[in-house]
Amino acid sequence: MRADRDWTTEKSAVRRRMIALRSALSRHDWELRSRALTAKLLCLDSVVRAEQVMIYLPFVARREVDTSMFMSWLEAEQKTVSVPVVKGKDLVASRFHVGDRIVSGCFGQPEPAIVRPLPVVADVIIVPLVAADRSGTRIGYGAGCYDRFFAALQKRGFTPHAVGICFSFQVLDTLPFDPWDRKLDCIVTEQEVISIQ
Ligand SMILES: Nc1nc2c(c(=O)[nH]1)N(C=O)[C@@H](CNc1ccc(C(=O)N[C@@H](CCC(=O)O)C(=O)O)cc1)CN2
Ligand SMILES: Nc1ncnc2c1ncn2[C@@H]1O[C@H](COP(=O)(O)OP(=O)(O)OP(=O)(O)O)[C@@H](O)[C@H]1O
Repeated sequence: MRADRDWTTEKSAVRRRMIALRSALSRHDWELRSRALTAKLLCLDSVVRAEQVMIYLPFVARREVDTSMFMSWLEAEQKTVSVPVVKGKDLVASRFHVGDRIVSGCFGQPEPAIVRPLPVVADVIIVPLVAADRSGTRIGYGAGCYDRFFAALQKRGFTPHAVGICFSFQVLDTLPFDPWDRKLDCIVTEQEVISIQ
């Protein structure tokens, strides 16, 4: 799709609608869906093979997919786990262990209290999202953090597998695509795994 000025407005409208829908999930529904999604996520070939995985700490009030069960599994599998920390306009991958103290970051996002940047970047990055489409286009909260992060990694020669996780109602038919958007390689929901070639 072509970039178009109206798309900024369309992106914001989709963002608002999806955040509202997701935030309205009951705690019970959120837990059930997150559990079903986790079961699919830990069977992915790329995840099973990965030595390092970057994952996010969820905004629970916004009902982002709960990643805590997945993190425990990663630790049990002795994989190296990192989480994003916002530094200025950029993201840093910080080593994380289940139980580490968590504080609120600049946008209110959960972040580890102690930042331990990882020199080597993950083989797999589990990406939070507000909406996605079946071609792998993704919309986040609009700060461009992940797009910039992937662009910076690519410059350094890293092309980690980007796995978007979200609930099934967040997968839409087509989303506007901007030139800086990094397509996801795969999307996992509580209902299906969508591989993008
Ligand atoms: N759990 C989680 N952690 C994450 C992200 C995420 O999407 N989810 N990020 C993904 O990049 C990064 C944080 N980036 C974020 C960017 C904007 C907003 C946000 O809430 N923005 C406001 C509006 C903008 C503003 O206040 O300036 C909003 O949506 O209400 C949150 C996180 C890194 N950590
Ligand atoms: N590689 C990049 N280099 C410089 N600026 C970028 C890059 N990627 C995105 N941006 C900037 O970030 C802003 C937000 O982008 P976009 O609306 O696609 O965010 P998003 O994908 O919803 O957010 P996020 O990636 O944080 O979840 C855009 O105005 C864009 O100019």
